[in-house]
Amino acid sequence: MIQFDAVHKRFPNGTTAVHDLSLEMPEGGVTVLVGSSGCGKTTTLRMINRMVDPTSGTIRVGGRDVLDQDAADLRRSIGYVIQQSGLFPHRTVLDNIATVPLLLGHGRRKARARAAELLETVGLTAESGKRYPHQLSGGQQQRVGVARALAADPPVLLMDEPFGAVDPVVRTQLQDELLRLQKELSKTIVFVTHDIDEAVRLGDQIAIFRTGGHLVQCATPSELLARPADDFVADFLGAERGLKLLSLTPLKGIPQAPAPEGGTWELTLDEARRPLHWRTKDTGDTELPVRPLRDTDSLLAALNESIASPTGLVARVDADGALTGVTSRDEIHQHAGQAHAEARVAS
Ligand SMILES: Nc1ncnc2c1ncn2[C@@H]1O[C@H](COP(=O)(O)OP(=O)(O)OP(=O)(O)O)[C@@H](O)[C@H]1O
Repeated sequence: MIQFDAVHKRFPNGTTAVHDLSLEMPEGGVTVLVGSSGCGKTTTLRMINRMVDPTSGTIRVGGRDVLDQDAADLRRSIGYVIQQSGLFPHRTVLDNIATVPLLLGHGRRKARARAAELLETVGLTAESGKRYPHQLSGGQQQRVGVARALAADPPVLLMDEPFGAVDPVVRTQLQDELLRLQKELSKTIVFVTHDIDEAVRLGDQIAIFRTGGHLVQCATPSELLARPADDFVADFLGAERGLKLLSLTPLKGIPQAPAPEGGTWELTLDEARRPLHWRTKDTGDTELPVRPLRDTDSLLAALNESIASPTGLVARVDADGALTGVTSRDEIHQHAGQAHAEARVAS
C-alpha cells in the first residue's frame, strides 16, 4: 500500500533526517516506526501525506507517486493523529470530528451524523460530543483525535506518538481500543512511537531507525525479538527481550490437567465454577489471590502467575471465566523455551 524507494530527506539547514530508505508498509497492516529521538520517524511519516517532500527517491501510496498528487487532496484522504490530539479548541467535539467530511463537501447534517457514529466507535458517549476539547480528559481527547482521523474513512492512517501524553493505564486502554478497531477496519496504519513495548503490542511489522535516518531492521515483532540484526537493535529491545517474545505467544494449546483436590492448596470456586482464590487449611485457613488466565492470555502472563501462585499452578478458564484446568510452572517453562526455539527457526 505504501512504498518507500531509496528515499532521502535533507533539510535546507543540512540535516539529513532520512537516509536512503526503502520500505514497504503492507495494506491492512500496522507498521510501527521506532527509534530514539531525532532518528527521522516523524519526517518519514510526514513524507507519506506530503507535509514534507523527499529530497530524492519515490514514495507511492496505493501505487501512485505522492508527488504526482495534490498535497491538500492527499492530506484529506489520509487520516492523521498526533500527540495532544491537535483538536480545535473552540469547536465542539462533534464538530471537530466532522471537520474532514465537511471539507470534503459532505453536508453538515451528514457529517455530524457520521461524527456521532464515530464517537460511539471510539468508546465515547453521545453527550461528550457537545463538549469542548478542554472539558475532556487527555485519554478522551486522544479518542476524539482517532475518531476525527477516521471520519472520512481513509484507507491509510498516520499516527505520530498518539498515546505519548497519557498515563500508562489509559495508554494500555487506548492500545486495546486501537487493536479492537483495527480488527474491524483493517486500515493501513503507520504508527510512530518511542516505546518498544507499544511497538511489540501493536505492530504487524516494526521498523527500527538509528540516528541519521538509517533504517536498521524491519521485521515482525517475533522475528525482531528472536533475531535482532545487531547490537543496536538488541540494546533497543532491552534486556527483557526474551520475556517480550513470550508476551506474543498465547496460552492456547498448552496442556492442562485437572485442578488438585484434597492437597495442601485447593482452588475455591463460585457456583459458576469461576476460581475465587487458593486456599489452605494448613496455616489457619489462608486464602491467596488467583488470577485465572484464558487461552488468549500470553505465556508471559502465565509465567508471571505461576511465580505468584503458591502451588506454581496457573488456573485456566474458558470465555465465561469457568475453570477448565490448571497448568504447571514446569509445563510453562518448557513451552517458553520452545517458543524461543521456534521463533529463532522461523526468522
Ligand atoms: N524542518 C526541519 N528543518 C531542519 N531540521 C529538521 C526539520 N524537521 C526535523 N529536522 C531534523 O531532522 C531530524 C529527524 O527529525 P524527526 O522529527 O523526523 O525525528 P523523530 O525520530 O521523529 O524524533 P522525535 O522522536 O524526537 O520526534 C532531527 O535531527 C531534526 O532536528
